[in-house]
Amino acid sequence: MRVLVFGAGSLGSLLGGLLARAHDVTLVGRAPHVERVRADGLRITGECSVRVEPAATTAVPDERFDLALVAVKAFDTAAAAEALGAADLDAVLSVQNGLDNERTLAGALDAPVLAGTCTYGARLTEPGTVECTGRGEVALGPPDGGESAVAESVGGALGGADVETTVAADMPRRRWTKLSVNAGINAVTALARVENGALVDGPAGETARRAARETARVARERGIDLADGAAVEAVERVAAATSANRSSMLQDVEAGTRTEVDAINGAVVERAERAVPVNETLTALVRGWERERGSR
Ligand SMILES: NC(=O)c1ccc[n+]([C@@H]2O[C@H](COP(=O)([O-])OP(=O)(O)OC[C@H]3O[C@@H](n4cnc5c(N)ncnc54)[C@H](O)[C@@H]3O)[C@@H](O)[C@H]2O)c1
Ligand SMILES: CC(C)(CO)[C@@H](O)C(=O)[O-]
Repeated sequence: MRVLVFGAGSLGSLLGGLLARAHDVTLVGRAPHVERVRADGLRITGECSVRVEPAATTAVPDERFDLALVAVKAFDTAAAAEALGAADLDAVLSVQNGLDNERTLAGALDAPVLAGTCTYGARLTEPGTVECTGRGEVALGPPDGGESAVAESVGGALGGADVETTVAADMPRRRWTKLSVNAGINAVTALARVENGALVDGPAGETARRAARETARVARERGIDLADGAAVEAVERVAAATSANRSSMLQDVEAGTRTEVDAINGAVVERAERAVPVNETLTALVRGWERERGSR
């Protein structure tokens, strides 16, 4: 299978590197990472240790690919969709956090777009090297649910490269469950400057649970069967399982870079039929920080 990975940063390099064990992979990213991969190959360290030699470039090749895997931050998805128009794609899979990525990609590209949730942890430690900070799984399927031959084919390709993969017919529920987790964990840990584990039994945990409950309520308003208890259980389970992690949003805040709050808590606020005060507050506070930092 010919795979194009658009957004060869942390997660894109990890998944692209794992896929390169079994497929013809081209990473699209930025210098100096791309230059190092071209010169010395890509090293994966941590929970998965391997060295591979995928192709790497800074621009989408005008070629045909069986799959484009999209792994840019949510705020770069529109630009990614435009850039991917240069290639001839049979399928697109987003493994990003946030709720709007698939719709943005589908609006710009003719290929079928699959939704994906990813619980692998990845961190680019230096150009040419990505650390797998935690094994997880990729769940993928049609964004609106159901089964599809494309999902089965893409799932088979990922599984064939020993990427833990689930082809799922319930991606709407999975996406909203992941959104509940991110709405609960990311902004709270970023603003409190704490690792995920601080939410397990610390005072900030109740804010995380409230944000998750609000998210589940909005999901139900939109016909998704997601109970408050299930959303809270997911936040608590993930916070415990990733207790030593600094969430991606905390890492963004510590780096002084733009966060994905618009696609996470902002997406909940945008879709809510009734007030979601915790998500509204978290969104406003993170946006306020971004504005003062000049990162939005
Ligand atoms: N890192 C993880 O452990 C992890 C886990 C689950 C989900 N995610 C999600 O995956 C997505 C990516 O996260 P990440 O941590 O890999 O972010 P990242 O910033 O490390 O990687 C994104 C990469 O895309 C590149 N990029 C953006 N626009 C580009 C363009 N036009 N051309 C070329 N390169 C471009 C950036 O330079 C960057 O290197 C996010 O939505 C994140 O929430 C990440
Ligand atoms: C699950 C998660 C919150 C763990 O840190 C991750 O999606 C993140 O950091 O964005």
